[in-house]
Order: sequence, then C-alpha cells, then structure tokens
Amino acid sequence: MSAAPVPSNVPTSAGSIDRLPVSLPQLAEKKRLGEPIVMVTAYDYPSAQVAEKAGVDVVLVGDSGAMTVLGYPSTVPVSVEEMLMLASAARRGLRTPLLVADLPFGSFETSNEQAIMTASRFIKEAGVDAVKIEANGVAVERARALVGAGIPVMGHVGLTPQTATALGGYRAQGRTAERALDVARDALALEEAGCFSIVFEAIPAPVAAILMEQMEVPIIGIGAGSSTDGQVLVFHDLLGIREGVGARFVKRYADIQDEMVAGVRAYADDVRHQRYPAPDHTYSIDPGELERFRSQLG
Ligand SMILES: Nc1nc(=O)c2c([nH]1)NC[C@@H]1CN(c3ccc(C(=O)N[C@@H](CCC(=O)O)C(=O)O)cc3)CN21
Ligand SMILES: CC(C)C(=O)C(=O)O
Ligand SMILES: [Mg+2]
Repeated sequence: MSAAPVPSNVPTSAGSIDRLPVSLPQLAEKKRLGEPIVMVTAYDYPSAQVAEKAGVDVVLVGDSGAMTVLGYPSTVPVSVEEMLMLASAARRGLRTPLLVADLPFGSFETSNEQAIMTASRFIKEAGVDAVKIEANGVAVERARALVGAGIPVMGHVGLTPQTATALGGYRAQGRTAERALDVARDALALEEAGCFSIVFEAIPAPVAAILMEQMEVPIIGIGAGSSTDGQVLVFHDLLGIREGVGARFVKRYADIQDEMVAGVRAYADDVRHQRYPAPDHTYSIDPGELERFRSQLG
C-alpha cells in the first residue's frame, strides 16, 4: 500500500514522528542542574544543519534574519510569509534542538485571535515547536492567550528590537533603577503569563544577576552577562558571515565571510584563467553518437 501524498503545506521532516526534540521539561531540568543552555539562530537548511551537528539545545529562527539574510535595515519590515519560509527551511535541517521562531512585528499585536492564528501557522506550516514574542504593551496578554491555546511561548525583554524606536535605538536597557524595574516587571509578567523561557537582551550584567534570583523559568541571555541559564547569539555574528551589528555582546568565533569571499574569488580566478572546468568536471559522449550529431546538425 502506498502512502497518501503529502500535501505541499505539510513540513515533511518537521512533523516526522521519529523526531525527539529537546523538550521544555529538559530545559527546566538544565536550569535546575545549572547546566548552561545553548541557543543559536538559524534561518535556512544549511545553518540549521550546522546548529544540529554542533549539538545546540535550542535553535531560534530570529527576526534578526530580516537583517542577516534578507538585508532589511531593521527587524520591523519582515513579513509572516518571509519568516515562515525561513522557519520551514530551518525545520528541514533539524532533528534534535527545540525550534523556536520569532513572531514578526505586526503579526500578533492586534488581538489574541491574531496572535493565535499567526502562531498556529508557524507551528502547522513551518513545524516550529514554540514561538517568541517581544515585550510590549500587549505581549503579556498575548502570551497568556497563546499558552492557553496550547502554544509554547518564549518571552523577550530588555532590548526589544521590534520597538527599538521607542527605546531610543539599539541601546542597552535597564541602566537606571527605574528602567531596570521596567525590565523586571516585563520579565516577571511574561513568566506569570506562562512563558516557558525568557530572553534577556542587552541589560547590565548586575541587573540580570539580581533578576535571576526571582526568575523560575530558564533565562537565555544575549548581552546580559553570565548569570543567565543560557546564552544566545546570532549565527552570522558568531561565525563572521556579515559585518557585525556593533553590539558589544558579540564574540566572533570564525571569519566565514573572509573564507567565502576567498572561495568565490578563487573560482572567478579559475574561470578567467580557464583552469575551471577541468576534464574531470565534464561529461563524455560515445564518439559514434557525437559523429552522428555533428553530421545531422549540418
Ligand atoms: N546580526 C544581528 N545580531 C543581533 O544581535 C541582532 C540583530 N542582528 N538584529 C536585531 C537585533 C539588534 N541587535 C543589536 C544591534 C546593535 C546593538 C548595539 O549596537 N549596541 C551597542 C550600543 C549599546 C548602547 O548604546 O547602549 C553596544 O555597544 O552594544 C545591540 C543589539 C541585536 N539583534
Ligand atoms: C537575538 C535573538 C534573541 C533574536 O531575537 C533574534 O535573533 O531575532
Ligand atoms: Mg528577534
């Protein structure tokens, strides 16, 4: 008996029944045991495969992909359709890590219904395990609604790039007592709303450390010091695939852009000097067939 055809909108590796992703309880257990949680972004099939092979715990299809792979000047313009394409591609390259996708700006703020409809698309069409939303005036209510609908939600506080204009640009947050209290309120409210984990982005390390005393869910930091339960970095930043965003939290572990430029330059050089293609790179044809072809062509 042959299997029924898979509808084109069903992610084939995504929902695969033999997949055993990192679970939410496993992340909570890592926090309890003090084992750091490793998260990295990925935006396509090869970057997801790299994250998988490197053995990370969580992969984030960040809306930073708006900037790193789509070339937008900020994360704000990226659409749900674009994010779904990135997330679907990442999904096909992953088995084990938990896959989380950012809900893009404008895709969840209007109503709880809009948030659930958007998040459901990420889960059903792209096969993600959870969604992430940035703190804003409505995020707590949306997080509660999403969790109530059975959708795992990661929160994001501190520097929230989707509302960076209101925050004064891509600037560290929580640098006065009042502003640190704002970050604390966001984090505690998102936790109370049912988020299984929260990202702390660009806040002073001592502020994060004090907040950590109160947080019960796993906290993933980026520019929040070493007290958090895990760390996240953008794939293209840590590998040097693009020029950095200039954030002090970026540590570069490779210079892949240099290697990629060198590779393409060597290829261009080979073509221009007729070193490529070599005979090994070409296809043969039976000499008789070739002679018939030549004579019939006229
Ligand atoms: N490639 C990339 N990596 C990221 O980490 C990232 C994105 N894109 N896009 C969305 C946001 C934007 N992010 C950023 C971008 C810049 C700074 C930055 O320049 N920070 C400076 C100024 C700090 C301040 O003035 O307080 C720094 O020194 O860290 C921080 C976070 C983090 N996210
Ligand atoms: C930096 C992480 C937390 C993020 O939100 C993204 O990559 O979009
Ligand atoms: Mg993001």
